[in-house]
Amino acid sequence: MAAEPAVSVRSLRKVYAGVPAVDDLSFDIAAGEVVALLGPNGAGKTTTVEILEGHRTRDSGEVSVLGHDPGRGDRALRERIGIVLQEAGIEDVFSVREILTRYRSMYPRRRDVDEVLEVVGLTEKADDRVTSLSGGQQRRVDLALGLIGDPDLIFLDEPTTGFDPSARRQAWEVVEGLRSLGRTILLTTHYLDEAEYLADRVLVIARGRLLAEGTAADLESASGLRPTLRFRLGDGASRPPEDPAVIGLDLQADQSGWFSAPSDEPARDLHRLTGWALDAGVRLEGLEVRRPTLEDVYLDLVGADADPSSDGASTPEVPA
Ligand SMILES: Nc1ncnc2c1ncn2[C@@H]1O[C@H](COP(=O)(O)OP(=O)(O)OP(=O)(O)O)[C@@H](O)[C@H]1O
Repeated sequence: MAAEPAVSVRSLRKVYAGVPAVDDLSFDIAAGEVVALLGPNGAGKTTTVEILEGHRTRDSGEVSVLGHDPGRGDRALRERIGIVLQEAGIEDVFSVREILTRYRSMYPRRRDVDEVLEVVGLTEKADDRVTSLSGGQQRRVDLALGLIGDPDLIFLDEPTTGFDPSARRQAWEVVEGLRSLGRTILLTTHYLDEAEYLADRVLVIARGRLLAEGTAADLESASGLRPTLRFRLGDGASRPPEDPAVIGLDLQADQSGWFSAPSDEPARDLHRLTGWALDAGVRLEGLEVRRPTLEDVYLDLVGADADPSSDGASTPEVPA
């Protein structure tokens, strides 16, 4: 028998002033899974997550979180979930260690303060006031607060916004560590590389509805987006292969001298292209096969949803 999902959402709906923020949304998250909830500003991510956390009511639909209905406000559920908010609003008189110790006392199951400090890379800052920390360091405190009660299910709301690149990588390692401990994680992020790196599965929502779900690879193959071959001509050569039909590529040139072509069979097309270049005595610079990234797939999905006639030229930050 399949294990009960950690999170189950069926036909969830939430309406504000007659406008649905979440509209007939259904999905499951298996125990131990890391899932990223993606969508443009105003898509309904926060509304959905806060309903799962028990911080907002729903208008209709069924929601089960670790076997509880979050709408009932069960303490037993609150103790098993960890919430990492964008802005936790921590009182400014406390040091990092003090605030962690205070939060820790609220949970029946607890992680060691020094261990959590180590995990989030704040050991050196343990005795500093939270307000004296940089923005990125304060986000690490938020992360630490989400872990201190040793939760089974962790909600991470844009966990690395404001982090420098190395802090982001450290935060990713923290999430990987939680995954290896079997924790279930629901993550919202606008960084598509973060979702691709961390999540087993992504859910893409827009205007409160589910546009797509699956692994990054599933979404990529369902998107119909094709890999692209890309190169420049070396030795000052600026002319494309004389006869594109010979190598069977639909080559396009951009203003910086890059040539690109979609390719359904990159190995074959690379062979043809490099064969042509060797025969013609032309060097191919920066030659690469670029597979569509999760970001490409996301922009395609969200762009198509925003405007059915568009070709996907949208951005993640456009309000829905
Ligand atoms: N308390 C509220 N009262 C009225 N409307 C709300 C409220 N909260 C959210 N909304 C509306 O519901 C929609 C979804 O908002 P939500 O905050 O869930 O989006 P989001 O996907 O989290 O966006 P972002 O990426 O910008 O954080 C938006 O149109 C928003 O204006």
